[in-house]
Amino acid sequence: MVNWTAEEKQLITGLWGKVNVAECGAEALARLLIVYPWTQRFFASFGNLSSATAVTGNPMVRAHGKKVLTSFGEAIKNLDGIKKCFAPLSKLHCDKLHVDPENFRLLGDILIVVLAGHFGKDFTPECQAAWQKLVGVVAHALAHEYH
Ligand code: HEM
Repeated sequence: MVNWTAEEKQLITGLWGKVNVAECGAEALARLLIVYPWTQRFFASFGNLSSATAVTGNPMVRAHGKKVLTSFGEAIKNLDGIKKCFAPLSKLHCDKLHVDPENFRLLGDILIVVLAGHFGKDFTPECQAAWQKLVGVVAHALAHEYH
């Protein structure tokens, strides 16, 4: 069971209220596909991923990035029950998609970079620490149903 301080909860929900989910989600998934190109093999059905420009402008990448970041919102609404909340998603990524859990950590770190880029000085070290913990808990929860 993860424990969150009132301060951490405030840092997470306070920033989340200002996040443009469509923009940041699209940017995070695009960066994942560009920075770690082997992740592209999971998205073969998404069409043209042949260059950074193609990835960034790909509407399916944008839509899926939004979907992924929206599900972070579910984690934020359920900070004390993330494992349970993500159990079905963990099963999906494991049994059906066969995504190596290491990739969840990579996406989490990418999201941190995206938030830092968007919020600059407002993304304080304390805020980063709380978000770093969140992306770690999410990655752990998504890996939980692996066997
Ligand atoms: C770390 C946080 C992640 C979250 C919160 C997340 C969340 C989601 C969600 C909500 C869906 C849609 C499920 C549905 O349609 O019912 C999904 C699908 C999918 N995810 Fe993830 N995901 C994450 C990481 C990853 C990573 C790192 C990869 C691969 C490198 C990946 C690959 C996929 C694929 C291939 C699909 C199906 C896409 C499609 O064909 O529509 N996910 N994910």
